Amino acid sequence: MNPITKSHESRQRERLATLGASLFARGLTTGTSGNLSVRVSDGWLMTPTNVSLGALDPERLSKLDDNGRHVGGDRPTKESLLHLVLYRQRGDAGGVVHLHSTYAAAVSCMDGLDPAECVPPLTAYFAMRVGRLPLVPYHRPGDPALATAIHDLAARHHALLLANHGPIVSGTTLESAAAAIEELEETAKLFLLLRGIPTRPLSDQEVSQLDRGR
Ligand SMILES: O=C(CO)COP(=O)(O)O
Ligand SMILES: [Zn+2]
Repeated sequence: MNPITKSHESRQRERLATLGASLFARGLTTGTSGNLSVRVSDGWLMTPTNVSLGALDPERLSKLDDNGRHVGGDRPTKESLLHLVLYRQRGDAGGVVHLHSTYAAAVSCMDGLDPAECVPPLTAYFAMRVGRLPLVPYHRPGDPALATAIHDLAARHHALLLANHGPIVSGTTLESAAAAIEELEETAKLFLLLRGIPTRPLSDQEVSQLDRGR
């Protein structure tokens, strides 16, 4: 590997570990739940399976090549296929974050949600960073069928809510994926706080006037 590629990859390793620690410290992930990945020049770095995002060792992150084969580090997250589908369906994706964050996970367990838009656009930042949030039918964690289930949706949405599980979000960078999933978590919290209270989500016209992705 040439030195420029190497130093780029080292930085990505640090960014992934730093983000994991920050998410863990703020209670957005607990135990060994959740996983992160970032694009590098010759593949992807992913969090290993069954590790705390709060204690990632940059040197032990899983490396996958451009074909999605595990070529270095510890065994990758059991959701690696899910991450790969998001990258393949969204050409500009540079990072993916999956969490079991409490409020989004709570919403993912609710009955009677609209599967096309399971959290309404309550605030401008939700509409800007997350957009329309579809609900993906329940599959067990790591089920390869989950990757098939999100295939078509992932072409149209960078944020998805997995039923009885949690959110997964891609972004052009790891940090933009994190900003979007944090906004999703906060809006899931508002959605639950506002249950039973007459609420006015943003209108289609108000949403259309927003600068998406900013
Ligand atoms: O969130 C998880 C499964 O959905 C965590 O699994 P991994 O430890 O394999 O990343
Ligand atoms: Zn999970």
